[in-house]
Amino acid sequence: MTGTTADGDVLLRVAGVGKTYRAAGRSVTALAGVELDVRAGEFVSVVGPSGGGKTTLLKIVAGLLPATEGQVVLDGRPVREPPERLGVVFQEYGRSLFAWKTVRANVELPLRHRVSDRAERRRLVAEALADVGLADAGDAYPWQLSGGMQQRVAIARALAHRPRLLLMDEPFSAVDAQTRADLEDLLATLWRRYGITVVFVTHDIDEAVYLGQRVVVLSAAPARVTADIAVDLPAVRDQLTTRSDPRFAELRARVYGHVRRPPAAPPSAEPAEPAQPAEPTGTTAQPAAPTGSVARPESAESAESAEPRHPRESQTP
Ligand SMILES: Nc1ncnc2c1ncn2[C@@H]1O[C@H](COP(=O)(O)OP(=O)(O)OP(=O)(O)O)[C@@H](O)[C@H]1O
Repeated sequence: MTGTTADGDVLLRVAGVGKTYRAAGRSVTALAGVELDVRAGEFVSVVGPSGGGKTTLLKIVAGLLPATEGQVVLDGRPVREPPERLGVVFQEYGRSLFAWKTVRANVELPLRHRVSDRAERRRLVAEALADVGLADAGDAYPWQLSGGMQQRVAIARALAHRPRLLLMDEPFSAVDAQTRADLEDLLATLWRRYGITVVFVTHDIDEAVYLGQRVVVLSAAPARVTADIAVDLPAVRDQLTTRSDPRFAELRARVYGHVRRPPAAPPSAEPAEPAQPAEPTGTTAQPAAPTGSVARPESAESAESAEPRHPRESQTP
């Protein structure tokens, strides 16, 4: 069952999720009251300062880590373990692929307990490898491939069982710029082709805007959502045209302005100023605050959400 709101079908609901790590008499609160709804078929980018809790959030959504408060609901069911129709791609492709298994065997692995028919499994693997441009690489071993090709294998593996939700944690941050651009475009194509829902964590604000339909900004730890910005760029994007669109520059400046905000006063303090776009001096999310700071509940959030979602779509041609 999929929950329905005025905004459409909500596939993923993150409701008041908090996480405190406790070990050896020390505790670290990574997340505090994270609220996030993702509609079926959406592509949502998540940015925030380093150490802010993005990976923690993805692990909780993936059912790999329990929340200490709140809950995650996927397709109407509370997530308590890795859900069936979930794909995950992490940054460290080198560690996520088995070096002693062929590319084909790596992609087939998660299908083994899902698809009993061997011929069907083979078909799905071949299709997934073709989708990522590696139709001829099935017999190779991961260590024989470039970093970008290995990450394509990881994407093929995550998509082979046709997940409803794909979680990606800085998947392209370890490859060179040209490979990264190619992988971004590959992902955008596959997202459109298969109508998957994607939650994409990145440090790179340009990448977040280029790929996302929304960019969600998390504060420094303990993280909460401080802005949710609709990306009203044309649906089909390309590296040159989109990145030179003045609207792209405005959006990245706006996201950057939220990421670099200093830690806020506690919620009982004066209401915060409405979001002001800041001049970008770089496009990588850097630590904005010492950990342990209290994030502002944010008038920025309401300021952003008050804007029309897709202004261009409502314009008369
Ligand atoms: N297993 C753990 N035990 C204790 N503390 C942890 C653990 N994992 C993460 N943390 C802490 O939780 C906070 C959030 O970490 P997390 O890795 O989720 O942030 P992040 O935003 O993904 O960071 P980065 O952008 O650098 O990858 C950090 O202070 C981190 O040190």
